[in-house]
Amino acid sequence: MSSVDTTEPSAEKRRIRPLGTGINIEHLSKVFSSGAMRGGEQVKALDDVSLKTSEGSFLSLLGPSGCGKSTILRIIAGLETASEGTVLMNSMSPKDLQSQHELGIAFQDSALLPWRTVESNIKLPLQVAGIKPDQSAVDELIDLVGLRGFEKAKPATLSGGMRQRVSIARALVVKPTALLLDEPFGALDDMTRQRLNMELQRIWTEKPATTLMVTHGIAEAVFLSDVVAVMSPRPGRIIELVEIDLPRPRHPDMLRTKEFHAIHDHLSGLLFGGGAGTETEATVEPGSDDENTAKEPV
Ligand SMILES: Nc1ncnc2c1ncn2[C@@H]1O[C@H](COP(=O)(O)OP(=O)(O)OP(=O)(O)O)[C@@H](O)[C@H]1O
Repeated sequence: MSSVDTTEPSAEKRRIRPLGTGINIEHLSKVFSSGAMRGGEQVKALDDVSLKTSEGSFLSLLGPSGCGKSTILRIIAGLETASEGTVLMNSMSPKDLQSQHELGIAFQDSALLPWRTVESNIKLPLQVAGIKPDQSAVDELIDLVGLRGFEKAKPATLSGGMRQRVSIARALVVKPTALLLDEPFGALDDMTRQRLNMELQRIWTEKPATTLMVTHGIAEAVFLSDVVAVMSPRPGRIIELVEIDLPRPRHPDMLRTKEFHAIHDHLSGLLFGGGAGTETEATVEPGSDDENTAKEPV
């Protein structure tokens, strides 16, 4: 485990591409203005966030509820605009990522089209992009996310976990070079979540898309990531970038090693106090998602 200098390029152990070739966020701020109905109130969600990773690396954003994690993701996805600063992923703007079909996105809410079958939902991004679906690639994805036999099922007949697996497959169908995951496994049971984390790691290792994942799970973030960015309470800033230098591929056994526990403890300290992130302590409410992250399995 080591902290990453956010500004100076450095050769990473596993990936030699320089910082900034993957995610490249510079001085990003976001102010939301509520409507005149509420007196034109302003909410500063992000304040001068800068963050760089190398192309093909996996970064997780961890932070208290409301610190702006999803806002960063939504700006990269082109769903929100920055108030100040710039955002690039693989040297592409949000607009270029979309127009060149380089982006895969999965949200916690699977947002499937209810009238389409599993297979048809997975194919949707290809159809929207005007790309002829490769049936064997779609079949492979269906196997990968464990939905063989449910290809013709409609979302309403699936469990929440199964719907989420469709959503992951749909994010991957364009073979994205940039992947945005917003708590993709947050609603899943622990067993499924662990299995999908293993599968995600395998897919990502085979074709390492530059990835940004928003999560409340410390263990999940450590297990999957090259770098974990810990954020302060609103307005969100980066408290620390923690490099996860555990060897790959990672196995569930690793969760019991002292190296894993050391990183987990460090991140818990940043989030819940007792470390550099003491200021976050007051914002973590008992029983909240954030408090529960320390006990959450991968
Ligand atoms: N469209 C919007 N209009 C006004 N305020 C917004 C809007 N979207 C987000 N916010 C506010 O910006 C802040 C950051 O929200 P965001 O969803 O990015 O946080 P988060 O860290 O992802 O939270 P959580 O972990 O609970 O999902 C919050 O205070 C939120 O209320």
